[in-house]
Amino acid sequence: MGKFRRVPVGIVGASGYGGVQLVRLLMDHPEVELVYLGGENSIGRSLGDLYPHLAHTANLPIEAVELETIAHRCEVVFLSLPDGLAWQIAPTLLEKGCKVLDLSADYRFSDLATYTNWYGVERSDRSTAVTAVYGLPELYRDRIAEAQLIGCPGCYPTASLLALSPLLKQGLIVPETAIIDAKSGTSGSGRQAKTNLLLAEADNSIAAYNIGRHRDTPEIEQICSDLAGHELTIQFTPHLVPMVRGILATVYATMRDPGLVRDDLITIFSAFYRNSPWIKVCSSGVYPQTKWANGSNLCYIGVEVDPRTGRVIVISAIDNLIKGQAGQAIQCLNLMMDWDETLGLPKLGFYP
Ligand SMILES: NC(=O)C1=CN([C@@H]2O[C@H](COP(=O)(O)OP(=O)(O)OC[C@H]3O[C@@H](n4cnc5c(N)ncnc54)[C@H](OP(=O)(O)O)[C@@H]3O)[C@@H](O)[C@H]2O)C=CC1
Ligand SMILES: CC(=O)N[C@@H](CCC(=O)OP(=O)(O)O)C(=O)O
Repeated sequence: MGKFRRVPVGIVGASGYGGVQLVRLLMDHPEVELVYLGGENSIGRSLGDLYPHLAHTANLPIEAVELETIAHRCEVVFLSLPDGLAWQIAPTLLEKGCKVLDLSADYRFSDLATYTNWYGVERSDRSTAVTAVYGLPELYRDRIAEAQLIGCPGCYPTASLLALSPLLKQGLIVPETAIIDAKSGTSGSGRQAKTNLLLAEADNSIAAYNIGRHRDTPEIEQICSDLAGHELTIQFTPHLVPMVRGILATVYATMRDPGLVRDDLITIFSAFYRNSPWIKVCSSGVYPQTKWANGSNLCYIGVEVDPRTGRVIVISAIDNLIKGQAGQAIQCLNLMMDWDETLGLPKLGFYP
């Protein structure tokens, strides 16, 4: 009888929101075993100490980030760290034979000058960065399957790009007219204490922020330019809304052919995503809500046309911590390991 072996996996940044989603999801994944959790301020504490609801089931200790130890124990390493740290760690882990999935922005850019402009960090890992693949499986499935290093997309870029991609790829819109209006729950900002995330500040209020200068803008523009075949600038406005999880992105663009109707576009979107198990294109006249996606790896997409303005309006809803972060990273791992793309991932959340 063959001996079943689970793939040993580690998480650096396990104490944060991304890390704890990964723990939760990987514990249920049939092909992997969690063997290392790393952090900084939480070194020496157990996961159950940081998250008491996990104490009975995943009570591993948080250890120091010792690359030799990590590579010795793990075949796969998830990096769930603030921007600017992964590039100092990933090259060594890769050299030592690990597959690396980075949840930060460090490996999302094909041009490091763009990263340096927006994130203010000079890099010395160019030879590693060029090997990274952007981890949006619905667009780059084949490349992800061959990669050793994945730059997992941001949560806003995931929701925005899944709404825009069919329109750009099929040449259905005037690309320069695209506007993304996106709303996020507060968990998008991570577990660090911040004044604007206090209940008294964030509750009963909605506000836009970083208009015209949010750091996810160049990431969205990079992929949109790739799809359109020429350099694009995109208007992107994020909002903080008083909920814990979820992103709703509403995308507007002028159609090249004003004669297209809603059902034409739904047919096109459904065809574009026909082999994408995590995308659900809504029926005619149905617009998604974040509550539908919360707790699952699904992205729901609704499509509408306004014949008065000649614009298409696409609404996408995801869980920022699952399809927008940890779930998508595991979806990429499934592809890298030649496992089913849906393996170990939550197919439905709880409702309401
Ligand atoms: N939250 C979201 O919705 C999304 C976040 N992302 C990205 O994912 C990454 C993680 O985000 P999130 O989980 O929200 O962040 P959190 O702030 O919740 O967690 C950050 C983690 O990084 C660890 N860390 C910080 N500095 C170091 C260091 N020097 N060495 C080792 N560990 C360190 C912290 O460990 P300790 O507590 O031990 O110091 C903590 O575990 C970020 O790059 C973010 O932009 C991407 C998509 C969505
Ligand atoms: C609500 C909130 O603060 N959201 C975060 C989301 C961005 C994020 O997590 O960055 P990536 O998605 O690029 O990784 C922010 O705007 O900074």
